[in-house]
Amino acid sequence: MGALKYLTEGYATIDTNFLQFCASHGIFSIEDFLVHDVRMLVASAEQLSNSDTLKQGINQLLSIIETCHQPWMNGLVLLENREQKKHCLPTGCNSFDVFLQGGLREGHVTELVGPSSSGKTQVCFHVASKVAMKLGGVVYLDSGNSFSPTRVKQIVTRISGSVENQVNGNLQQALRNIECHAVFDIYALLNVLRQLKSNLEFQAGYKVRLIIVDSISSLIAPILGGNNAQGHALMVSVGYMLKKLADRHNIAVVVTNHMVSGEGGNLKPALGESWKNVPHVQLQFSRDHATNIYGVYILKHPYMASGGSANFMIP
Ligand SMILES: Nc1ncnc2c1ncn2[C@@H]1O[C@H](COP(=O)(O)OP(=O)(O)OP(=O)(O)O)[C@@H](O)[C@H]1O
Repeated sequence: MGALKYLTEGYATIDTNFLQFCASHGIFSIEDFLVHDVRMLVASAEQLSNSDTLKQGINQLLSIIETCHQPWMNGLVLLENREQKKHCLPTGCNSFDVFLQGGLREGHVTELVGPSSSGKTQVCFHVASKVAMKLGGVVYLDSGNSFSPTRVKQIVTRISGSVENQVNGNLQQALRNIECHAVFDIYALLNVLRQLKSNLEFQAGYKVRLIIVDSISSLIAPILGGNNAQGHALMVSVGYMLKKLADRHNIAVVVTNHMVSGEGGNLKPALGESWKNVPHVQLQFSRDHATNIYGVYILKHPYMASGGSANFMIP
């Protein structure tokens, strides 16, 4: 955190008068503010004619600090949080859901990583269809024109059974609930995520259960490489925004990451070590082309062992 003067542009209540008031108490930065007794500051502001605006400035600073520094939570709170808030969204691929103890967890960023044709997009379609049909809003961020309403129709029709009215109702509900955006570069992605954040915070009744970014690696990989510090910073911003949306709004976020050739020709995730901190869960997909059986292997999970694996079918 830095000098208070840098906050004047973004916050109307942190103006020259407020800076002068702070300076009269030896407060020039957030750090100075933090070591002062807030009650004493408020009492001192109350002696002045512009006490109301000064107190608003103090409240504004407190809320900025709170936003930047989430309170620490003990294990009990975290467990309660996990059990009460973070439900699983089923994908509809049964063995996959059983393996993941219910499906994709709300509040988590889950990364599906795998070579081409390993089932990443198909799993995205399944979970999007299932959630949009029964549970609520889905935001599908499509970087490669892969979103297919026809495929969603197939999946919804299959799940809905044979009663025609029910099929039509479910289909309309599912397609209405899926908001699809084409995003062809990282800047478009950041814009959509900012807009989404603002809608979730300020638009009454706007709720999203699932965000899918297919594929995130095709947006980020081109801006990395060499000493491209700006590319790295953009990647970190995207990761931070996705995690924040997931956590604040209890949304399941799914991103896909393709694979590239690494040392000795072995395949490795296209987004490497520095991206690895972003997803809570990293699942590697494979596919046996002869039998059409898909494989899932845990690369990273907060409470399941890495290396665990299962086979599943995509219906
Ligand atoms: N409508 C469909 N019904 C059944 N299977 C399909 C359908 N469309 C595609 N598939 C199969 O799903 C396989 C997996 O494709 P998918 O698009 O999920 O791969 P991916 O891992 O996302 O690959 P990429 O990284 O190239 O996007 C395809 O090879 C295809 O055989």
